Amino acid sequence: MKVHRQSQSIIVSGESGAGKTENTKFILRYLTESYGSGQDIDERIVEANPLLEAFGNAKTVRNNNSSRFGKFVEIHFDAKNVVVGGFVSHYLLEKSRICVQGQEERNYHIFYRLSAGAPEDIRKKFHLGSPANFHYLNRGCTSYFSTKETEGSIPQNRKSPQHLKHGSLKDPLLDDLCDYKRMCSAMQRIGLNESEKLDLFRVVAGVLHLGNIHFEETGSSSGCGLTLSSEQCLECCAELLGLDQEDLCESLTCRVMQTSSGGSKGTVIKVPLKKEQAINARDALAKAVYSRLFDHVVHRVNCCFPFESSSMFIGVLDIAGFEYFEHNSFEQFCINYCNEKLQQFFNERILKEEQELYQKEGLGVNEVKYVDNQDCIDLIEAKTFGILDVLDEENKLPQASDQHFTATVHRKHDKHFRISIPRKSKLTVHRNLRDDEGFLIHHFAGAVCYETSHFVEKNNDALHMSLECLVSLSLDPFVKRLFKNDNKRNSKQKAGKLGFISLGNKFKAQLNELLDKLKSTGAGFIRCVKPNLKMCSKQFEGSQILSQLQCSGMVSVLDLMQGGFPSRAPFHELYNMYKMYMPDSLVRLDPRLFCKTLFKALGLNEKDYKFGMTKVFFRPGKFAEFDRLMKSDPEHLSELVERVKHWLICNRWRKAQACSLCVIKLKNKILYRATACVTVQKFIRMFLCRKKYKHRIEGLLKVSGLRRQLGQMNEVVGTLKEGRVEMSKKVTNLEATLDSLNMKIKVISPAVLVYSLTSAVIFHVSAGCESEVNRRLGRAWGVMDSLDNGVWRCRYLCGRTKVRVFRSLVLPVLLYGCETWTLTKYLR
Ligand SMILES: Nc1ncnc2c1ncn2[C@@H]1O[C@H](COP(=O)(O)OP(=O)(O)OP(=O)(O)O)[C@@H](O)[C@H]1O
Repeated sequence: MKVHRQSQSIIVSGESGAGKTENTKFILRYLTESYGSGQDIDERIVEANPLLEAFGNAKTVRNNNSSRFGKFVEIHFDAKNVVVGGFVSHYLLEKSRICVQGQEERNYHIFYRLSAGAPEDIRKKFHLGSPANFHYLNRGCTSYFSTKETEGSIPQNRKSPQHLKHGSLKDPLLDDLCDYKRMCSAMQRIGLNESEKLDLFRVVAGVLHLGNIHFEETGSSSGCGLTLSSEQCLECCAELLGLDQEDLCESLTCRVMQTSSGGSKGTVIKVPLKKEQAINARDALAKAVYSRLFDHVVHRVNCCFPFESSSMFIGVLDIAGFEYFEHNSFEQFCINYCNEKLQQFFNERILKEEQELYQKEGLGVNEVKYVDNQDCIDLIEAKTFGILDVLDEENKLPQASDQHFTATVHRKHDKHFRISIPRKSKLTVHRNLRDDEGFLIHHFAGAVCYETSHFVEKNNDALHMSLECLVSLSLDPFVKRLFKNDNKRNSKQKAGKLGFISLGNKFKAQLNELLDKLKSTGAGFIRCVKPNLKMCSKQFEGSQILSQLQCSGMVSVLDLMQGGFPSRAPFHELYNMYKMYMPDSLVRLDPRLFCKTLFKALGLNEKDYKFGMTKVFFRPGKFAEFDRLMKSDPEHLSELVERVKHWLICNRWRKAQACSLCVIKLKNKILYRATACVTVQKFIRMFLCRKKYKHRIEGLLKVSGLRRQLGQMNEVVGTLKEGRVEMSKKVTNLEATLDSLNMKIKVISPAVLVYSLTSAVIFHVSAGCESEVNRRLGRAWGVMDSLDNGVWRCRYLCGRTKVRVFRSLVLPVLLYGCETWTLTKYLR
C-alpha cells in the first residue's frame, strides 16, 4: 500500500480449521501494532475479535473455534500511513446452528460462556443454568471448554451431566470461563458500557428460553397450545425480550390472516398453527432475534473505531472455504458459490492478469493453463435461469416446494455439464436421493451433492407478519431497535402472506459488492492448509494437503511461479526508492538503466530477475534480497557505488565494441531490397538545413568522426522506406521520444523507430558543450536501453534480423557521439 499508493486486500482462505481466523488475527495485530497511532483505536480493532468470536464462532467437528460467518475487516490509514479506524463487513451467519447442532458440535460460544462465566446475579436475573437445561443446546455437545485451573472454578450446578461424566473439552486456545472474562474486558475496552453488555446477554438468554417453549396438540381443534412446563419459559422469554406474554404465546401458535376477496375482504382472522408449524415459528423467531443481535454486535463494533476520512485501507477477508459434507444444504451451496467467485478472482488476478502482464512486458514465460469457472458462476447467479433466481421464483409461488424447485433446476439445465442428478454421485448416500431431492454441482474444487429440502424456507429471510409485529413493537427498547427497519416494512406487508426477502440474492448482492471492492484494490492471497483432520499439531497428511492445494488452484499457481516472477516494480519506483543511496552521476541515469546497472553491479543472478518493458520482475524472495543489499551499511554501499560505476563504464565499452563489429558484419550481410530509400545522410542533411542546429551538428560530426561511420551506415539503412518515415515527428527531447516510442511502436514502422532514436541522440549529444555532452551521454545510453525494449517489441513486428539492424544503426551514433577517453579512463 505504501509503495503502490493503492488500497490492498488480503484474501485468507482454506478449509474449516485450516487457520484463517488465527492468521487474520496475526495480520490485524501486525498492522495495528506497526502502523497504529498509539491510541486506543489500535487496541480496539484487535479487541473486536473476542467479541465477534463469542457471538459468531462455535465448536464444530472440524474446528473447536469455527467462524460461522465470513468477515472482511478493513483497516483504514491516513495519508501518512497511520491507522485511523476500521470497518467490519460480515457475511452469512449460519442461522440453523442457533436451533440445532450436530451431536458433537455446539451452539455459538456465547451461550456456554455466559452459562459458565456469568456472575451469580446475572445468572439469576436471566434464569440461566446448565446448557443441558436448554433445548437449543442440549441436542448437541453440552460440555464446556476448560483447563485444569479453571475447571474447579465453574460451579457444579452450571455443568451438564455430559460435562460431569466425560470431563471438559480441551483446546489450548479455548476456555469458556476465561473467555467470558476476556470477552467482558474486550467489551469494556472497545467502549461498551455495562447496560449495553447486559442488553446483549439478556437477548441471548431470551433466545435460550424461547427454545424451551414446547407445543402440544390441543385435541379440540387443529391448532396447538403450549405444554404445561413451557409456561415458565414463556414468562422468562417474554420478560427478557420485553414482549407481552399472551401476545408471544398467540403469535407462536396462531397466524394472523387477512381475507383478500369476497364480502369479508380485509377482515383479520386468526388461523391456529399445527404443532410442527408452531415449532417452525418459534425457531424462525429465535433465528431472527439472534441474527439481528449479531448484526447489532458487528454494528456496535464498527462504532468503536470510527474514522472521518481515510486515504487507503488494507482489508482482510476471512471467509469459509469450499465445503463438502455428506449432507450439504443451502448454507454449503452459498459458501461454495462464494468460493467459486473468489476462485475466479484469484484466477483472474494471479493467473490471467499475471500471464497477460508477462506477455505485455515481453518476459517470454510459458503459458500456464487453468480452468475458467465462469460457467459454474453463471449456473448459479445468471438472471432468470440461474439457480438463485429459480429459487426466488419458487419462493414467490403460492404453493412453493423444494421438490418443484429441484425439478425446475434440472429441467432448465438438463444439458449443463456442471449440474446433474444425485444418482450420478460417486457416494451411495447421494445416489439414494430422488431426482427432485437434490442436485450435484461440479465445482472447480470437486463435485458436491446438495440436498434441497429446506432450500425454499432457508432462502426466505422474512418472518411471518405476526412475529415481526410482535418483536418490532417490543417494550424493550433494545429489542425494538434490533427490528427497527422491519417495523416500516410491516406496514406495507399484506397480512397473512409471508413476506419474502431473498437470502440468496441478498448474499449475491453482498458478494458482488465485495468483489468490486477487491477488484479495486491490489490483492494478496493467503491459502491456509489444514495438515490433518485430527486437530493435532505436527502431523501432516500428504494426500489431504495435496487435495487442498489442488482445490484452491495452487497447483496452477505453483506452475506459474516456477516459470514466473511474482514480485515486480516499475523502473521509476525502484529508481525513487534507491536513488538516495547513489551519487549524482548515477542518479542522472534513466530509471531503467539505473536499475539495470544496479543489478549487474550487485552481481544478481540473471535467472532471478527479468527486465520487462516498464518493470523489473523478480523470482520469489529475490526482491527482498536485493533490498537488503541496497540498504546495507554505508561502507558497503560506497564499495557498491564504485562497482556500479565500473560496471557501467565497462558495459558501455563492451556495447560500443560489439556494435562496431555488428555494423561491419551487417554491412556485408544485408541485401538492399527497398526501392525508395531514405538514408541517414538524407535526414542528417535535413537537420543541417535548420540553422538552429547546423553548427552544433557539424561540429559534432567533425569531432566524432561520425561522418565516416555514416558512410558505412548508408549501406545498412537500405531497408528504410521513405514513405513510412514520418519527418513531421520532430523530436524535441529525449523523454518525449521514449514516450512516443512506447505509445506508438505498434502503429509506426520500425523505420520511424530508428529515425526517432537516431535523431534524438543527435539532438541531445549535440545540444551543449563537452561536459553537457558527457552528461547527456548518460541519457543517451538510456536510449540504448530503451532501444533494447524496442528491439524486443520489434521482434514481433519484423523478426530478429531487422532488430539487429536497428541496434547497429543507433549504436555507432552513440559511440562516436561520445569522447572515447572518458570511457577508457575508467577502464584503466
Ligand atoms: N498459526 C496458528 N498457531 C497456532 N494454532 C493455530 C494456528 N492456526 C490455526 N491454529 C489452530 O487451528 C484452529 C483452527 O484455526 P482457525 O479457527 O483459524 O481456522 P479457520 O480456518 O478460521 O476455520 P473456520 O473456517 O472453521 O473458522 C485454531 O483454533 C488453532 O487451534
